[in-house]
Amino acid sequence: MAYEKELDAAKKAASLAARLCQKVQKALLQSDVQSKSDKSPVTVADYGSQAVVSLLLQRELISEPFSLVAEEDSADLRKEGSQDIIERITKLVNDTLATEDPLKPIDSTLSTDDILRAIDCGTSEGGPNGRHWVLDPIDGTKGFLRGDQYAVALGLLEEGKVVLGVLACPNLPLASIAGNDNKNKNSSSSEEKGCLFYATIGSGTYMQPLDSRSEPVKVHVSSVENPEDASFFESFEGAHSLHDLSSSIANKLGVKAPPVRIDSQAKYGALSRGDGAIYLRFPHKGYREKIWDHVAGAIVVTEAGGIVTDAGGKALDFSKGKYLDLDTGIIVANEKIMPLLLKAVRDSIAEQENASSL
Ligand SMILES: Nc1ncnc2c1ncn2[C@@H]1O[C@H](COP(=O)(O)OS(=O)(=O)O)[C@@H](OP(=O)(O)O)[C@H]1O
Ligand SMILES: [Mg+2]
Ligand SMILES: [Mg+2]
Ligand SMILES: [Mg+2]
Repeated sequence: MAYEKELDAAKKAASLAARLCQKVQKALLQSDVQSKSDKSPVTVADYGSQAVVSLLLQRELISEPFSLVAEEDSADLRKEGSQDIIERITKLVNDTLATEDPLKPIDSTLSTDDILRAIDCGTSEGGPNGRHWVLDPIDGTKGFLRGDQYAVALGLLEEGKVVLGVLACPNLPLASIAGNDNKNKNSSSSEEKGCLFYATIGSGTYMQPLDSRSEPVKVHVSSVENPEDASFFESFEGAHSLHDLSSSIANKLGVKAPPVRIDSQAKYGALSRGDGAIYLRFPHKGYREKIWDHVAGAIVVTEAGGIVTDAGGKALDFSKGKYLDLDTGIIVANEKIMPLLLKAVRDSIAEQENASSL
């Protein structure tokens, strides 16, 4: 299978990073949370997760040139007064790496400088040439802080195209979370949580329990054809997506079920196994989408048979650097529903524009 070595490394890195996040989420202290310059939250777990993935990938793929486009950097951690937090991150990362193979500690203990350097390996700009890993160390930090959904999202771009994606979703139940448009899947009890989704180009999408208790299963997006029977996902946070617009689109489609609002790319994971059939994301005007919020999710859904486009039906272009070159929104559905969805999106946006020009 193509990208086998890379997939093994990515699964290991995302699972280990998820372990670090789970540990922090269990014992989250207010002092672990900081505010970034754009006012969004960041925690010791975001930094720790980024360091773990960066270190693991470099160690597992030692013979390859390494380029990582990731959300966090160490600028705030290098400011005065951050020593405590850096030390806490360093301990978290060392403890997490030591659990990977307790009999074979990977390196000698890493210093605070090693950790800052590992975080800063993620400052690549991406682009259309060569290979770039793309990482959101915690996607859905607000969900993480609420004790809700979040994901460690890791993808690989090759010549500007997504070729691999892994989504570790520690709080996502193994059983369906929504109307279950595909009445299939696993018989796990609803209390069991922690899913690892992964896909490589041309090979389909698989899901397995995050703790590898059982074998991976191949997953497929919902096969629902009538939007009336579909349910749709959107951001939990109203500040991240226009809930009024998605409600108008859902009405036009005749969707009966209420929206399923969950944080992070866990939405893409849930869609890939048919928990719902549609994802609608319409950021407020002026927001620029980052590639790390969609790379892993996009391949997980497309390899499961779904379609991911901007609101005008154009494929997402991940080759432009850190940002996605779009300002209309992102929509996901299966092949049957997509044409109807595109029309409903067009009509709803036109209505909204007419209303605001009156
Ligand atoms: N204003 C605004 N508009 C749109 N999107 C934003 C905005 N602010 C942040 N973000 C990004 O949203 C990421 C969280 O994913 P979701 O929006 O899907 O989840 S949520 O339900 O809204 O929490 C979140 O990812 P993380 O920062 O990794 O948590 C952000 O990249
Ligand atoms: Mg963030
Ligand atoms: Mg994110
Ligand atoms: Mg993040």
